Amino acid sequence: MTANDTTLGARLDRGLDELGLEVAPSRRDRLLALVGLLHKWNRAYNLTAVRDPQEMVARHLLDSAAVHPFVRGPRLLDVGAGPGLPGLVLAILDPTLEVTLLDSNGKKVRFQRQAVMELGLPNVTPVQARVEAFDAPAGGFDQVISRAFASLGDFVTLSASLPAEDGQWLAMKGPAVEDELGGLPEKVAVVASHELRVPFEAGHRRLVILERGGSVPA
Ligand SMILES: C[S@@+](CC[C@H](N)C(=O)[O-])C[C@H]1O[C@@H](n2cnc3c(N)ncnc32)[C@H](O)[C@@H]1O
Repeated sequence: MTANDTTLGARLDRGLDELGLEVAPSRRDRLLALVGLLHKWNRAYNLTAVRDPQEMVARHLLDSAAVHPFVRGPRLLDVGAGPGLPGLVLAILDPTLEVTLLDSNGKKVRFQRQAVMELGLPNVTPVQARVEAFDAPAGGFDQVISRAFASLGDFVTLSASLPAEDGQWLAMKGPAVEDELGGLPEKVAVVASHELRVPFEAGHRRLVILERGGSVPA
C-alpha cells in the first residue's frame, strides 16, 4: 500500500464514520479499489470530470453512500449510472441488494462490467440501454434511483413503468430541487425530501423520494 492509498483510506474511513456507516474491511477496500479503477480508466474513457482521487472519495463514494439509509431494495435500478454511481457503491455496501446499472453509453457500461469483474460483485448487472426502451423484469424494481441524470419530471416520466406497484423513485438532487417539482407527472408525488450532509462537501445533497399516488407535499 502506498502513502497515497493510506491518505485516501483515512479520508474514506472518516467519511464513513461521519455518515454512521459501519463497513466491513473487505467492502471498504473495494470502495477504495473503485476509486483506483475510476482514476485509471478515466484517462481513456472520460468517465467523470472529477480527476483527483481525494475528491472522488467525497464527490463519488461518500455522496453515494449518504443515501444508503434510504435504500431498502432488494431490487434497485440505477438509471443513467455512468461509471456506476451511486449503484456500484450501494452494491458494495450491501451485498443483499440486486443492483441493475443502466446507461445508454457503451464506454460507461464497459467500465461498469470491468468494475463488476475486478471488484467481484455478483449482485450487480450492467445493462446498456436507453431507459425509455428498457423493460423491467416481472414485478418491477423495488426502487429506481438516479444521480445527475435528468430533471425530476423527466426522470420519473422516462422510467414510469419500471418501479414495482408499491416501488419508489429516489432522486439525488442539488439543494434547489423545488424549482423542478412543477414538472412531475400526475399520480406521482413526493413522499419525502431529505437534506443530507456529505462529509468534506460544502453544500448539501437533497434526496427526493417519490411514489405513485402519493399526496404528501415536499
Ligand atoms: C451526468 S451522467 C451521471 C452519471 C452518474 N449517475 C454520476 O452521478 O456520476 C448522466 C448519464 O446518463 C446517461 N444517459 C443519458 N440519457 C440516457 C437515457 N435516455 N437512458 C440511459 N442513460 C442515459 C449518460 O450516458 C450518462 O452516463
